[in-house]
Amino acid sequence: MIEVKNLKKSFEEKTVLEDVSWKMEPGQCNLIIGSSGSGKTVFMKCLVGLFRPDKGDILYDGQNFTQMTIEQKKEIRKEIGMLFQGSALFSSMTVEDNIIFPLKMFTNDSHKKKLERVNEVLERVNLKGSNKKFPAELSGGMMKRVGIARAIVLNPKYLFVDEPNSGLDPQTSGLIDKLIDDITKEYNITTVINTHDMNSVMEIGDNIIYMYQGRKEWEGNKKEIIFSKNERLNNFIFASEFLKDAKDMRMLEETGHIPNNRDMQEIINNEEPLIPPDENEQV
Ligand SMILES: Nc1ncnc2c1ncn2[C@@H]1O[C@H](COP(=O)(O)OP(=O)(O)OP(=O)(O)O)[C@@H](O)[C@H]1O
Repeated sequence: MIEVKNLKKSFEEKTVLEDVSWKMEPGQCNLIIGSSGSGKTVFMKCLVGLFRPDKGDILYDGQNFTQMTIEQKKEIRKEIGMLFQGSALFSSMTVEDNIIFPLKMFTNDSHKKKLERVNEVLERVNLKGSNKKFPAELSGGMMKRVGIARAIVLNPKYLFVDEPNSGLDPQTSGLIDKLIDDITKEYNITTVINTHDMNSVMEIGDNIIYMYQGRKEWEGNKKEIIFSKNERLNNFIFASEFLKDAKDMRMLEETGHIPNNRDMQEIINNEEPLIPPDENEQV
């Protein structure tokens, strides 16, 4: 578990995080959402030690990260897997060399043992046999999966993922989300994901915070978000008519009725026709 208490971070005069507290549970996908500039990245960077907070505590399974020495922080970092935007693979290295890299940095295992581990994680992300391929030979989804394999090769207790679906089509995004969710549950990892993808929110949001101007505005899970009465959150997440309809459909599924009395027939009647009418056609 990672627990954050009253976190504050400023850059000179500008406060970008104010009084943020949150518990991120193991075996769960903990999602950070919010509009551009709301502080999601700065928050994540504070968690992994790339920024030093001005105030507040960050506890990794009860150990206070903010008060640790550099040596102690290094020990925690060994237990952290990271997957950043664009997968950040070394383009001049094969898939195998990319994944073996953290093992070389942090373990003294024999080469044979390291290779066995590489093959294990490659199999877990359904890329068995891709060892000798270079990143340029892979699709965006495959690159993400190599990035996931590398992030979990050291058996992390904590996994940080920044925008896992950027640049991917919706179907591939769904597969990547499912893979991250499965791995999180299988290995009981505390996974923290920074995302703009509303599908991810609805599918894998076990624990979600909505950031607004550097503060935690709302907290809940993928079911609770549908019933939230927080106006800022609703304006953010259900910005389009399509998403409002999707929300109402989900409410109907969950409760059998829609509290705001919107008529489902009205939603269906207002749907755009799949095939636009032919201009010359006589109606
Ligand atoms: N190194 C820095 N120095 C000064 N200001 C910074 C720095 N990093 C971020 N900021 C500011 O902190 C605020 C929050 O930025 P942050 O990158 O966390 O937003 P975000 O929610 O991740 O946005 P996006 O969704 O676009 O990635 C912004 O106003 C940004 O300009």
